[in-house]
Amino acid sequence: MITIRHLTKVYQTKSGPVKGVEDASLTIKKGEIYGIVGYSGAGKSSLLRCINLLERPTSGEITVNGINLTSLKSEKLRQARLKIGMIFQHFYLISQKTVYENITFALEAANTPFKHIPSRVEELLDMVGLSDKRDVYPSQLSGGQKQRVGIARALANNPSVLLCDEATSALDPTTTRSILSLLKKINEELNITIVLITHEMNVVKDICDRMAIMQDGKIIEEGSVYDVFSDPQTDLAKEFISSVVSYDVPESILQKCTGTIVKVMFKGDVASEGIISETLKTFNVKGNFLHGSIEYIGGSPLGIFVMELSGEKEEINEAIQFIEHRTSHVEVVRNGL
Ligand SMILES: Nc1ncnc2c1ncn2[C@@H]1O[C@H](COP(=O)(O)OP(=O)(O)OP(=O)(O)O)[C@@H](O)[C@H]1O
Repeated sequence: MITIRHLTKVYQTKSGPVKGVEDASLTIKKGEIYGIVGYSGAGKSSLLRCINLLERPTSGEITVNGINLTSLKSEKLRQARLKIGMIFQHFYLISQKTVYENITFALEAANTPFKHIPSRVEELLDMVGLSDKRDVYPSQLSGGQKQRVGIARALANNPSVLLCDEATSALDPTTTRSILSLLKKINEELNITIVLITHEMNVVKDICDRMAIMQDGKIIEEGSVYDVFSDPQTDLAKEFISSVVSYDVPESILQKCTGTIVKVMFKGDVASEGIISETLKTFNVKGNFLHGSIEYIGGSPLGIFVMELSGEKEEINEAIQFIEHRTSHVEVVRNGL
């Protein structure tokens, strides 16, 4: 478990102090994949780098697996850091060393007995699917393969936490998916807690359990990925989510309609078609589907349908209440003309 309490990071620069993180508090549970999103400069990297004290917080406390890292010095801090692996957007492999040697380097740095190194490297290469590349140099690898080496190196010393700093931002969509699957596999098979920062909501949607949104150094929204996606509280969360889940009805569609326009959200395994057809049978209203989408977030469906309801006002209101009762989320986008 990772606990961040009232973390503030201020950089001292020639032109004065710059705030990277301001009073951030978070609890990340053991074994979960936690995503931190925000625009450039929001403070994501600063926060992530404070978790392993790559950046020392100006104030606040970081506890990883019960150890207060902020209170540790030199050797004890070094030992604790070995249990926190990290991967980066630009991989940071040593170009003069082969894949095998890059991974060996991490084991040597942790004073692993020499006799244990070859078998451990082979095990790591197998885990990341690069056994056939053991003797090649980083320049001979694709971006995705380089990140696999980065992952193997980060896992070398059996960490309990893996920090991912924009780990897929330099990769194409297909390679991104394969790296995300590998991270998910590592999380599930090795029970490693993963904290990742990204500006891509699809990454969060595909593999994270919970998430935080940062703005101006502060955490402005936090919760399960499903809850944030289905019920965003802040304008920024709505903006990020709109890149994945469409909440808006195109104006061109609205202009053609004269009935009452409603947006219905179906969360989880609610039988959306059943509810709509039951509504249309029960009330004397006509329903016209304008727009619909179902996204799977963390494996659970989130459906959004926009409908035009036509008929007597009273009947429409009752139909809306009927749907509201069964879905708990109906929004009247526009009343009938
Ligand atoms: N080493 C540093 N020295 C001075 N200021 C810094 C340093 N690192 C970050 N900052 C500042 O702290 C703020 C937060 O930056 P940070 O890199 O943490 O944000 P971010 O959300 O990770 O952005 P990006 O996605 O662009 O990396 C910014 O104003 C940035 O300029």
